[in-house]
Amino acid sequence: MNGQDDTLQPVDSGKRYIQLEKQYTGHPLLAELDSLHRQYQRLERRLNKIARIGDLMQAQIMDLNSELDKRAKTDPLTGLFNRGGLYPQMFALKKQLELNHSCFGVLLLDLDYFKEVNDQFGHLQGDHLLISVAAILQSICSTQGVCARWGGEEFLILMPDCSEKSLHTMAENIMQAIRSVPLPGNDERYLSASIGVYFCREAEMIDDSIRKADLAMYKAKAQGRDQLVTYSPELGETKVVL
Ligand SMILES: Nc1nc2c(ncn2[C@@H]2O[C@H](COP(=O)(O)OP(=O)(O)OP(=O)(O)O)[C@@H](O)[C@H]2O)c(=O)[nH]1
Repeated sequence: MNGQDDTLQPVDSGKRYIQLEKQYTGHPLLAELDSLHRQYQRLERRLNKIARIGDLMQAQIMDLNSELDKRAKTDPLTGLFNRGGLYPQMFALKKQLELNHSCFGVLLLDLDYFKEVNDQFGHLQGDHLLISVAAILQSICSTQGVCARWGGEEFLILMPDCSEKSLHTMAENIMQAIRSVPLPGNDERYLSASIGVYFCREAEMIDDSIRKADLAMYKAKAQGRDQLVTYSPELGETKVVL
């Protein structure tokens, strides 16, 4: 011992170890120190390995979580949002509307006589038609709005920051596109939909707006289907009978 501060540092520094080894050559504790040093290095390697595995597992858990989250919010058949996925979008939209006092539109679309389509052509063909409708909605609306599968053969489109005119044009485009989807078979029959349109000018609960679009959609069904109806206050007072 030479009176310097010989406190042994954690032996993770090879340089420090070599320095101590030189200083204490021949010391009886050196062999023990050497063996401890090797053990320490082994433990350090194992620890690093465990840390790497831990990082990997954490990344996998995060991937799984985001996959689960996506699945919980997405309709597996069409890839559109399901109701669970739509609610956060509605919440964000509501905030945006409150801030900007902007208008927004709601379209509620229900395919016509879809039970007959299923009965006649089978559920699998019905599924293909639902996928085609979802693709139409995505291509027409998704850059400006949010599309969701609201129920079995029912779809909801929310359009923030749109004009009444552009909402109607969009609804018309959707109607036309759906009318061009052929039903299976060779008899030139096509799909059709009834669409309820509601344009919201002032702050309102989005749930209320959807209810109004729903009333308009039922009116479209009652009037013969394959058409769009715009919500008017009288619709709230009359009972629509299908
Ligand atoms: N293929 C398929 N069919 C579905 C799915 N979800 C709901 N449906 C069907 O959609 C049909 C809806 O039938 P209804 O509610 O009677 O309505 P509709 O026959 O379209 O009649 P209207 O709406 O009055 O024009 C039912 O036969 C459901 O089984 C689905 O994921 N795939």
